[in-house]
Parts: sequence; C-alpha cells; structure tokens
Amino acid sequence: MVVSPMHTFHLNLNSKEINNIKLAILPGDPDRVKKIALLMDNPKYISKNREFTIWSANLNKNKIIICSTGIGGPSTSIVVEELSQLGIRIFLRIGTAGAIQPYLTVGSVLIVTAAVRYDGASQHFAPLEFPAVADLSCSLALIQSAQAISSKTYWGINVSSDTFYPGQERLNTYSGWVIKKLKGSMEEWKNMGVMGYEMESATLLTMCASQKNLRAGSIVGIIVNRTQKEIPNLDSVLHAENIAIQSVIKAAKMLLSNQNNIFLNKHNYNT
Ligand SMILES: O=P(O)(O)O[C@H]1O[C@H](CO)[C@@H](O)[C@H]1O
Ligand SMILES: O=c1cc[nH]c(=O)[nH]1
Repeated sequence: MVVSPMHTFHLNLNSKEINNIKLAILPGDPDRVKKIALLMDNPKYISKNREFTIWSANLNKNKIIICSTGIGGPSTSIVVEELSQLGIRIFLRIGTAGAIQPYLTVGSVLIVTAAVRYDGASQHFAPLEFPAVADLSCSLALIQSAQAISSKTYWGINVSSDTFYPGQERLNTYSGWVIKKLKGSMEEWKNMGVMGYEMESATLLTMCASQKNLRAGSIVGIIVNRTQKEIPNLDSVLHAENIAIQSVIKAAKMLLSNQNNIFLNKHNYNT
C-alpha cells in the first residue's frame, strides 16, 4: 500500500520533505529566512505561502528548517502547529525587539527566557495562569552562543504584545493616545524589570511549554531603546539582527550536537 505524504494546510510542506528534521529556526521577517539559510551548508529554498517563507540548510550533518512566522501570535501558532505535525520538536525564534530598560542599548541581544502573555493566541493553548517560559536547554544554548559573539548579551522577560502600537504604549500614532487600561503600562513593565517588547515569544513559548516533547527558545536583537527614541535606524536594525542570527545558528548547532544532554532527555525528546 502506498501511503501518501502528509501535507500541511498553510506551509506547503509534506512529511517527505521534512523527514527526520528536528529543529526549526523561526524568524519573524520572511526576508530573514534566506539570509539565515545562506550562512549554513547546502541552503535550499523550499516554499513560500503568505507570510511563510521556508528554506532548509545543513548544520554539520543535521538538516534544519528555517521558516518565517510573520508578525504576531496567530501566524506563529500556525507555524508551530504545522511543523510539529511534521516532526519538528525544537523551535528557536530569532527576532527583533524594542528595549524598555535604559541599559539595554541598541545592538544588544536578549534571550527571552519568559514572556508576559499580552497576546491572544497563547490563550487558545493554555489558560493565562500557565507561564510562557522557554525550555531551559534552549535558553542556555542561546545564552552561551550569544555570549561567545557579543559582550552585550542579556536575558530576561519580554512583553509579547498583539499590537505594535497601543499594546506597546506607543503615543506617536494617528490618535496619539491609548485606552485607559494601557496608559502607564510601559513604565509599569519597566519597574518590574521587563526588558522590552516584541510580538511572538509568548505564543511560541506557551505552545511549546504546554505540549508534550516540544521545546522552544527565543533570541531578539535590540533595534531601538524606547526610553530614548521611537524610530530605529536601518544600520542598527541590520547590526542587531546579524548578531542574533549568528547566535541562533550557533545555539542550534549546540542543541543538535548535544542530543544526549541531560536537559534534552528530560522530556523524551526523541519520542
Ligand atoms: O523582527 P521580528 O521577528 O518580526 O520581531 C518583531 O518585529 C515585528 C514588529 O515590527 C514583530 O514581529 C516583532 O515581534
Ligand atoms: O519596539 C519594537 C521593536 C521591534 N518589535 C516590536 O514589537 N517592538
């Protein structure tokens, strides 16, 4: 009997193409996918549909997938769901963020060890009491890799907001104001030691922490410091992105070469 390969709804992928791949690198921006793939061996374009651009590449002998999530939780949840169906078990987000701590200068990298669940999508996977927390082995690999590349490496909690403007209390907008509930929210997060804002980590981390055998980590380049400025310059974006990209590739290599690592065995990574 011929069993036809499973085909996913959005990602234009089938189980034959993904056979035995365990790890995916997930940038937000589709244009970041090719950039990342070209830094590895045997980069290959696979497919593109909507905000989801997909390449594969090799790290040592391991094939991995690079797939963009687009902006926000809903599209991120589609990527994690469909790649999980195809056998991917480790997800590493590589993104950008706006810092809210004055010492987090532009060009720093931040390992998002946990996220404030200011998104909607994560609530479809676990109630709000459940933490959006990264897998320890992924965070450690990201921290170690980033530290080897940049002295400006930090880790901590980010707010993942569904909206770029009101949810991140931006006032340089068309209306110039935010609803009562969000007024003063940036100052409040800052006082609690939150590092910055981005939009996908909460969905990714909640999905993986709450489902069997899935692990996730997240690293972001700081492209603007919101305590000083609202609009980043392009050079800063490229610089911060580049350091985060190099770090995530190194971390992926580390995680794949360490499959007997105590952390990886903890939840039966191979099952
Ligand atoms: O650079 P990426 O990964 O897209 O991340 C950040 O940038 C986008 C907003 O400009 C959001 O997706 C946010 O999370
Ligand atoms: O300030 C920022 C920068 C990047 N991404 C965000 O979501 N917010």
